Amino acid sequence: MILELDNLSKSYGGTQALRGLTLQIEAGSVYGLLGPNGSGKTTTLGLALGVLQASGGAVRWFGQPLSSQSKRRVGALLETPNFFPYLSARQNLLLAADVKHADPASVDTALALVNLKDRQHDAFRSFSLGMKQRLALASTLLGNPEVLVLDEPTNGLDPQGIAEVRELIQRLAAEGKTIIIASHLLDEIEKVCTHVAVLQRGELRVAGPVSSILAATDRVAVRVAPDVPPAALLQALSQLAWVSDVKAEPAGTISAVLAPGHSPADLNRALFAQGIILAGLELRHRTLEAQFLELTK
Ligand SMILES: Nc1ncnc2c1ncn2[C@@H]1O[C@H](COP(=O)(O)OP(=O)(O)OP(=O)(O)O)[C@@H](O)[C@H]1O
Repeated sequence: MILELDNLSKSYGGTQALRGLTLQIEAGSVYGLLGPNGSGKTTTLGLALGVLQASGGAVRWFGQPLSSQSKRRVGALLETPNFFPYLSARQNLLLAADVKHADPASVDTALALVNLKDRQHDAFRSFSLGMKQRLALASTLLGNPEVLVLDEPTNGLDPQGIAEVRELIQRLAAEGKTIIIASHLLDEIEKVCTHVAVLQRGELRVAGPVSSILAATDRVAVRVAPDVPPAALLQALSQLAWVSDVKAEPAGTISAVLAPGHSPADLNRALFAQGIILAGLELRHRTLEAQFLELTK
């Protein structure tokens, strides 16, 4: 277990920002903290990293309370670092390594990982926003930490910059790093994360593998040929115990939810066995966005 949050709470004066959050993050996962503005994501990361003092609960990194030893195993990007505009990328990272007491040799590894080796001698001020953010990510990689904690890593970037940073996160995850990302971008969480915890007003709404959270709400839409009455299809669907929430839609289409463990192919087979031949079958992958809006409405 990389990180355990146990009944973690935080109040700022009268504002209760986090209410009893319990979460476990396993090695090798890319864990997304997802929630609307003010839901407590940054507070959670601040508490986990010991930047903020909890009002209650416990934080354990690698099974132990946070210590200077465990801090060295975690690279964090909570706010944009202040790089010197006239110094090169390399010089900036060497300074950052010095401040962190990280091995200066890790500067080369970090530059290579974020694909900035070719531009390492250029001044920071000449960088695009995407490159600046990649350099910020490089600074979290100094000392080769096994865990990265990133707060809104693509904030303020254009689509090109977002793609660069996203691709980098995927590459780092493939290298075996555990990555914890706070984001309000559903699309980002869905694309890069293996796990997600949804926060709302400081409370955990749901947590688990992205695939299972999404799969639970996929719908299957089926359509019969014009010469088959839709009522026959409705009747056949109602006889299948693993099919629920059957809804008639326009143009003779009927959609339903399949119980876990049942695939669209199972549905096709079961309907065929009842003499119903489908003219169309479509799996509607429910986006995390739809799921999120439903959870937090
Ligand atoms: N230093 C502070 N003083 C007082 N209230 C605070 C402070 N920091 C955060 N809060 C409040 O705590 C709650 C959670 O804030 P937090 O920044 O953790 O949320 P967030 O999910 O990260 O939001 P955002 O996406 O806007 O950064 C909000 O109601 C916020 O106003």
